[in-house]
Amino acid sequence: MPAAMAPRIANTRAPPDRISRVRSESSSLAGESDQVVVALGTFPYVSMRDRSPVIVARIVDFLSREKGQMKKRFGEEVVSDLKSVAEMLSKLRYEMMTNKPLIPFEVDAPDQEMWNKALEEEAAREGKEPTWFDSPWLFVECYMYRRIRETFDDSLFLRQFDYFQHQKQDSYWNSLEAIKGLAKYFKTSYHQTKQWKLQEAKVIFRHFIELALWGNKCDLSITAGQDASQKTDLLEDLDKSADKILCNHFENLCNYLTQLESTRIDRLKSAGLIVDNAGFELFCDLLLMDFLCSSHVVQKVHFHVKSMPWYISDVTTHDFLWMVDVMQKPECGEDVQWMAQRWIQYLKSGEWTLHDEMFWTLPYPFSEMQIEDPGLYQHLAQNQLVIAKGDLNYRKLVGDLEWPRHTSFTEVLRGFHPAPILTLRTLKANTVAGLKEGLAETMDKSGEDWMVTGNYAVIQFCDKISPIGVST
Ligand SMILES: O=P(O)(O)OC[C@H]1O[C@](O)(CO)[C@@H](O)[C@@H]1O
Ligand SMILES: [Mn+2]
Repeated sequence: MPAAMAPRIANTRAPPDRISRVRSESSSLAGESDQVVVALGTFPYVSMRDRSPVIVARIVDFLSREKGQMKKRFGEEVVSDLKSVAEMLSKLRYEMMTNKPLIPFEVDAPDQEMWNKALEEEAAREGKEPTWFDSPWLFVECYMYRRIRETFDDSLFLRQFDYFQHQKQDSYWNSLEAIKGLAKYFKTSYHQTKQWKLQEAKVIFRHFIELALWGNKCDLSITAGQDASQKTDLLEDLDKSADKILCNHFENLCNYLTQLESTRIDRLKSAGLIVDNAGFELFCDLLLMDFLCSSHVVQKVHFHVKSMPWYISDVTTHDFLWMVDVMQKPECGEDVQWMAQRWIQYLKSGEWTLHDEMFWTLPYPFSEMQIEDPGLYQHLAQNQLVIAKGDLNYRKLVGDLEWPRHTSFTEVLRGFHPAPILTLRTLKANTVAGLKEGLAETMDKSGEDWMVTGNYAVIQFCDKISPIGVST
């Protein structure tokens, strides 16, 4: 694409027409000469201004509330860790709110070098030091979550501590009734059908795809960590939500998978799932992957999870194993327990494996994976299907660029084709591609904030790669 037509990247800058409305405000954190940015503006800007400091402040509050519990768990010495983490978090919040430069990482960690390299590259690209409110949104957000982690990396007792874990676990328990309903649906249809074949079980497959899709509505970062559990029976709502799927490649996906089902290859067929959120969404994702395994479309699933607490609700290895474990509890009911047994078996047999590569918590779009982590790219390329769940993964797929919204999904991937790619994403950020010409403009006229509320979604599929993983 010629440079003049290149899409812009979502940036945290206050939009020019609003800049005059930015005013200085005194704050308990800001000194006399510091500016606290309070203008109205674009979605990335407003999200950084309003949500991000709240996320950091909530961790500080949580730690102070939990001090007693922490002392019981780690002993009296944890108090000095808590104090220094809280101080560093407050400093981080201050840097953010006063638009300071993004400073390098100081604490030794496996990804420290990569992150500092990314900061240097960003500075070189822009020709100036990146700051909180004048940088690509994707970069700054990822940087924030990594900086939060760094405040714990330096501690004695809290290095492994997951400050979002309680929220993720609550989101499972608060969605339990909906989870029970879906487990019952899976079990009943499984027993009725005896053996699932994709074409014959297409309606059931569509349900599991759409459940995994709408399960993505329930993430916690969109509410800065407030309850985002699933209360209603999502199955009942699926048909009503059909017209909210603005681009739906389900039929293309089905055609490809039906062909895959009958293709013989000389190794086990596998799918990679780039996982997003814990709790209800993860439960729906596992139903979908179980369906694909039970219907013999694939024999293996590689789950790619985060190696650190990320965007509040993102799944870590611990969250994954925790959920499968608690599902065995009597209060989860026999259908959920039945699902747990299946999933434990998949994990034990190695049909399901968990991977937590560093790349997922770096700020790079997926088009840069081949350069930044060629090993991971090769690993994904072993699969016959790669599924990217959720909004953040979508933003990384499309480079967080403001594409003309009818640009084809294949084009916006900009060469990221390790295997056929499916994305299931509810829209929570101002970027989308692959819409029918004119649809985005019609939606704009509705007056609804349709790109950022999670009320609309896309199911997009690109099968540029043949079933055996070779480019066609
Ligand atoms: O969990 P998901 O679907 O990736 O959503 C996270 C999204 O929420 C936000 O934090 C706020 O919209 C986005 O930055 C991010 O894309
Ligand atoms: Mn998420």
